[in-house]
Amino acid sequence: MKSEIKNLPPPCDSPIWGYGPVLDTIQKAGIFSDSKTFVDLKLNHSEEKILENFKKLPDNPSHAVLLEFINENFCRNFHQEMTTWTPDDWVEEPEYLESIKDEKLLYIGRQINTKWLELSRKCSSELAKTPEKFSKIHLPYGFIIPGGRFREIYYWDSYWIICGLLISKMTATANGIIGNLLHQVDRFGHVPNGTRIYYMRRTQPPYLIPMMAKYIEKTTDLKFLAESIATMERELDFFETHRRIDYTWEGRRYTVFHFGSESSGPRPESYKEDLVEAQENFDTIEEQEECYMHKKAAAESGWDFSSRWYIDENGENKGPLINTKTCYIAPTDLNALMYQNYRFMARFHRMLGSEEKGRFYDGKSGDILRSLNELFWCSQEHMWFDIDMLNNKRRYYFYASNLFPLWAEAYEPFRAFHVAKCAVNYLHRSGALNHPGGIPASLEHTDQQWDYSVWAPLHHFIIYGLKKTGDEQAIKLAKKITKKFVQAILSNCTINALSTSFFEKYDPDNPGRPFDGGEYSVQVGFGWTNGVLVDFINQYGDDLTKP
Ligand SMILES: OC[C@H]1O[C@H](O[C@H]2O[C@H](CO)[C@@H](O)[C@H](O)[C@H]2O)[C@H](O)[C@@H](O)[C@@H]1O
Repeated sequence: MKSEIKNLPPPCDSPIWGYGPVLDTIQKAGIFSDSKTFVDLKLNHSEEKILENFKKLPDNPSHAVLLEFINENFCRNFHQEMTTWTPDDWVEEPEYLESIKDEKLLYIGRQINTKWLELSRKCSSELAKTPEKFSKIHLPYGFIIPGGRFREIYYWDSYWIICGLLISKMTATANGIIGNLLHQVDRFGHVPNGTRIYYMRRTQPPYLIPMMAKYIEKTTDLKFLAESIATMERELDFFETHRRIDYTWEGRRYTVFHFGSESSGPRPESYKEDLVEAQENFDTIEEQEECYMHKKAAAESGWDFSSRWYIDENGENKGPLINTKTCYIAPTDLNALMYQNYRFMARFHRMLGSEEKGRFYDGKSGDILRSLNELFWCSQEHMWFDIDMLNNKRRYYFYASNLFPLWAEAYEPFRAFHVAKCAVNYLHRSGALNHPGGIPASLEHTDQQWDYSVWAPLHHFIIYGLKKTGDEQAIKLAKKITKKFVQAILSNCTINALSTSFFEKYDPDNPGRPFDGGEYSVQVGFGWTNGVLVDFINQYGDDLTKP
């Protein structure tokens, strides 16, 4: 399998935020320590006027000249695009905390509840009236942002945020977030990576349908389901048209999904980083474009960046970062997620009275289950693994995502106890459980943020995946892993401190400490960590702090 670099469009159609001399010059000059700062600014004039003003600058403008240009043509006040907002359904003390006796657990539960307010946003009327002045995509309903530098909705983050909101009885807020995602599918045909136009030509793992499933489980709102079903099908069409391939393994053909991106050029929000790396390492434009494409595909996977996407000259997962070859890897988690999406769609259609459509989606889930059973599952190692489609081999490295099919229940029911035993065994023998701060994304030390780092969403699917098997040993282990993860976070919280920080990711060897690695500094907030903690407190209560 070899990817084709065709004449692709830029990451978005804006000559300021997607491509062109303004973006190129300002980002290359490194005016802002975080490249994302520039592409999040508001325009003071029309795009045409700004391009005209730029033409008037001298050749090779100095930092001072560029700063003056930015001050004249852009606005740094982020509050113009969004306003803070108090969701109507927010309550001071959510019901799920009523049974909590442990002082520290109660304290962090309350802290998180306050964080929902701090992270709540609505698009401003100015953004609605003059969308062409902002990189922010206008959304009809209020939403929750992850926090820190992430001041917009991120697609897959929203799943874990919604898990927390539904437990916090913020059902209307959850409905609004799902409504915003559906709105984007109606407008663009898919959900962009995040609600900024520079994220337009890539998406993130497709969690819209599981979000709907969570919401329906809580509310039985069949009217909302009926109104949304065609849009959810449209999202599946996007993945089937742009991310599905037929792949032959040992003479048999399989349907597989992979991550990708249909654009040329560096990521606008990390322009300098991508450009410097590509130009320093590759001579031809084609090779540089290929490098950008795999990096954008890694961003689409949500695992940006990680040795999970590295393929070196020996077909191993060794770096450096330029070995990122995401599009050539068939990921276990994406394929299991698509399986689950088809299963949910079959169920939704039956709930709405269409047996025929139910059967149609049963057929599709059956195809992916075959790929998961025969291609991704290794019967010697007793585990699922990603597939390197360039070298036609399984990637036998520990990645937390190997366990994802458990959460997606991507196995026949009669195999539940077997896969449970295999998973428990795998977690023990891999060494993944040997870290006081939690299970790392991988055991590789690359200094990328999705290697050797502890993430709440990964814990969430591992724990629920183990529990869903119904196997006693797996259920016990799930509880043990949850306790370790929550206790690590608690160990870094002081009761009655003015405010507690919840991080985007954690250090596996220093319980409760943020993980320091990757392209940007660790962020505080933090949407998915909060959502997962609420879910775990609700699930296990005071048992979480018992030794
Ligand atoms: O700016 C660099 C990258 O930042 C984002 O990725 C990380 O944060 C997201 C929000 O929490 C999260 O969804 C993702 O898994 C993280 O790796 C962004 O999504 C990337 O596209 C961007 O290049």
